[in-house]
Amino acid sequence: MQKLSEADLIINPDGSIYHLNLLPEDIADTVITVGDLDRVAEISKHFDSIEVKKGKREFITHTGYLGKKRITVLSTGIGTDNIDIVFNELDALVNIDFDTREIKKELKSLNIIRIGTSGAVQEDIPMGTILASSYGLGFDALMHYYIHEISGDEHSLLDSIKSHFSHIKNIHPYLTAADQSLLRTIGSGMEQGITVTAPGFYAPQGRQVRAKNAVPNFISLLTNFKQSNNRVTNLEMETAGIYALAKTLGHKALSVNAILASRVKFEFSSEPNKIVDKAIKMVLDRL
Ligand SMILES: O=P(O)(O)O[C@H]1O[C@H](CO)[C@@H](O)[C@H]1O
Ligand SMILES: O=c1cc[nH]c(=O)[nH]1
Repeated sequence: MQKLSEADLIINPDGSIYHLNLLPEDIADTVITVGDLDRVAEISKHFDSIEVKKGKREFITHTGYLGKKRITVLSTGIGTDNIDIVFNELDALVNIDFDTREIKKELKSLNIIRIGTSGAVQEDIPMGTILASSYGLGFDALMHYYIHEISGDEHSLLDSIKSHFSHIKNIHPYLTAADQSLLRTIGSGMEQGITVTAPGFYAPQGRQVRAKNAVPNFISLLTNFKQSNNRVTNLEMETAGIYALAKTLGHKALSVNAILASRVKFEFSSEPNKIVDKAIKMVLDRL
């Protein structure tokens, strides 16, 4: 088997992976990702014990036990450019032999759950809702750099989406479904829908402060998309990259969104931490 070069797979002198600063034994088979590095401790404070606390840049990791279940919680920072780093490095930690630099014969599949914040684009989804993303729809460019296979169902939904947004120049969306077993278990009873992953927080999510938006009525375009039971429910900045890269690398992923904003009612929560706590407790209870 071909050895990965020192420039392709960068291992630090202490044997840890380049950005995450983690050793293969530092991560559990269940990984919770969060954008905000302060949220890592908000989750690990529920653990019965913590065995690993490491970090570098925005990538903070705590691994510990909740009862008998070993769980890693890891911050990604904001955006799918960071998801590229985190998911390739998490996969390398479990599926590449760091001594030989070769891909292992037996590949491991991680269960990865994002707990993040988000804004809703449907009137009947109020602030405080906890929503599981049935699909991640990427308006960013990450997956245009990977060979990414999609199913017939994903194809037909993506075709309808492309035609709905066809008049917006330079948008080439990609779409991936949530892992169905995680959606059925952890996402059970939660609001569900298509999550749009934007390559920014302001104009790419239809916000206008001082710089003028090139895409008028972006939020109503999202609100009005419909294909059978599928509709766009919310906007954030990582889910599509997580779903697509997880699937490409053979991992299972679910994105759970704490809805802090209603973009159709022009509201933002005054108690965001309470909503995030609710999402954390719901996920930990179901693991
Ligand atoms: O709260 P997190 O997990 O960071 O998620 C959301 O919040 C950030 C923007 O404020 C983006 O990362 C978006 O995806
Ligand atoms: O509106 C929102 C709220 C949280 N995070 C986002 O990316 N958008």
